[in-house]
Amino acid sequence: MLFAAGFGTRMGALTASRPKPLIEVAGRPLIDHALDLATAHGAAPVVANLHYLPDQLAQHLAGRNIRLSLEMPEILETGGGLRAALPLLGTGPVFTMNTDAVWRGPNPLDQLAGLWRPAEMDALLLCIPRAQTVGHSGTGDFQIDADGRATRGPGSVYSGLQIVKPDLLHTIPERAFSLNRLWDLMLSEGRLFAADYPGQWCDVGHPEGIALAESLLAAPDV
Ligand SMILES: Nc1ccn([C@@H]2O[C@H](COP(=O)(O)OP(=O)(O)OP(=O)(O)O)[C@@H](O)[C@H]2O)c(=O)n1
Ligand SMILES: C[C@](O)(CO)[C@H](O)COP(=O)(O)O
Repeated sequence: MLFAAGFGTRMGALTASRPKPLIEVAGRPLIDHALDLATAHGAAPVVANLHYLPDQLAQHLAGRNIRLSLEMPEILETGGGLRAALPLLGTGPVFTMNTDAVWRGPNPLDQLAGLWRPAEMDALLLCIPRAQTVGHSGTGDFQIDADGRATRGPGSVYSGLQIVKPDLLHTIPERAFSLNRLWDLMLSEGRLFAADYPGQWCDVGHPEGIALAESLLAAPDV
């Protein structure tokens, strides 16, 4: 599930007439960077939710093997958007991925799949140790204990990529809600897990992130 519906307000003028997933980094739209990772992992089917300037995204994605979940007339936030897309995704755990980041290192979906333990986990969030983030000023979102259980607090930064079981979505009464609502239910049961990514990650949610992401991608291997 590629999240692509947001207004991208932090991008300012850059998203006045273009949705954030179509902003280019190193000559390619952000959504293509995300799609490359999903395709390389073999994730299928791929679904993208659309709300802000949906026609531009639909045109860009035409001919690709992607199903579109049109969030109209209301935008649903990430949790509501995932639930609305479930008929297109099928049953079982889902990768969800924000489309405003660039990665350097091993395929992050491969990393998550290798660590996924469905008997214990309702969700497994990929996080970035703060020293490995680029263009991100937060103090971190989750602490990760020795078993991999996550608790909220300063620590690693949520990357926008997870594996999640969709079952608990059906217990939330609102139509529009954040994934944070779902995670809080999992946290209360000790079934929210997280893992640190071994590479680097650049947040491209704001204009400065574009040049930073291009530098990250262009940096020589050490
Ligand atoms: N109602 C929403 C909000 C966000 N997203 C998606 O979730 C990811 C993270 O969104 P975020 O940066 O929090 O919000 P944006 O609307 O994209 O940006 P901004 O915060 O600058 O408004 C993005 O891939 C965005 O398209 C979404 O699908 N639906
Ligand atoms: C939690 C989240 O998916 C992290 O990327 C995102 O910030 C939630 O956005 P929402 O607009 O609160 O659904």
